[in-house]
Amino acid sequence: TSLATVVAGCPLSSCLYNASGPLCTTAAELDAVGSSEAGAILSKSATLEKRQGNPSPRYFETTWGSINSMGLPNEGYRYYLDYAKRAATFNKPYFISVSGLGFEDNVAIIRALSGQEHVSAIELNLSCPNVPGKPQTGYDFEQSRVLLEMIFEHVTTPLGVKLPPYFDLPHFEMMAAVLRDFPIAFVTCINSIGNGLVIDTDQESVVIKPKSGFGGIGGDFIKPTALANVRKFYTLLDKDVAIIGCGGIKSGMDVFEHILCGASAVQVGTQLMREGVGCFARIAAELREIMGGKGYRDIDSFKGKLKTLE
Ligand SMILES: O=C(O)c1[nH]c(=O)[nH]c(=O)c1I
Repeated sequence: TSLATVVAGCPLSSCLYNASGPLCTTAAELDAVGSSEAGAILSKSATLEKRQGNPSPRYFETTWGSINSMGLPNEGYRYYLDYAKRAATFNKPYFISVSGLGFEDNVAIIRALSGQEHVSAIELNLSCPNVPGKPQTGYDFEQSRVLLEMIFEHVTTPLGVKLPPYFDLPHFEMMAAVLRDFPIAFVTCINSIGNGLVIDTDQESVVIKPKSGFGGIGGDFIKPTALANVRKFYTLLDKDVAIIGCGGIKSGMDVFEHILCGASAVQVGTQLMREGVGCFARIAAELREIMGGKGYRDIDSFKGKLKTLE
């Protein structure tokens, strides 16, 4: 069951939902996503136990996007499992993001979530860049394989992975070679670009407290990298693996670009944080307008059909 079957068949807006992270940590925030035009609800990445995360200020908005070093603040996975029955009242898929602090934690959480009613899919986060002292699993191909081997011994619920951005073509091949060996339902590309730096020139200082100001970058500047990652994994993986686009989406045209690259659905992060859950209805309407203008009746008419210059 690829995510496309989980999400497909719903109205167009179902292909647009929230990225894990912004405005999806508490039941109230998840309710707001559920009550909006978002086509699904995705939780904040969950750990075994509740976490406070890094000291504030840990999120900063710029004109072009955002920088964050949240440090995985969340209510603990049981909270998001308990929420599942409430999520079901919104008649849309409910996904739980998992980012255990170690392989054992990831396995324990996924064993507890697997097969649970009203949990439509699990998004295994291989790319949290902000837990001090913890390297991103997604940048260690062998460790990624080891973790996925452990996970797939226990999981029945559709499971996908949230990947960090890759920049070197052999790295795409190496990660695709790992992913091909597992029945993953989807791949979400990309997480924030890790460890950027934003400066306040009046104060001549960084703008977030954790990690000497280093944090994950989201927004306008990461769209070209997000599109490239969506395109690469779309071309490298079987077509029954849905690619979920994330990165730099704030308009219907941005969604159009991600779908042209091969995305079956897209997630909104930084723009959701800026605009609130009203962004889903706006962006979905803009996409419908663009599709109408181009004569496309549905997403499959142009999904993955990005042309190269012959
Ligand atoms: O700092 C965070 O909580 C965080 N921040 C990000 O930008 N991506 C992630 O996957 C996570 I788990």
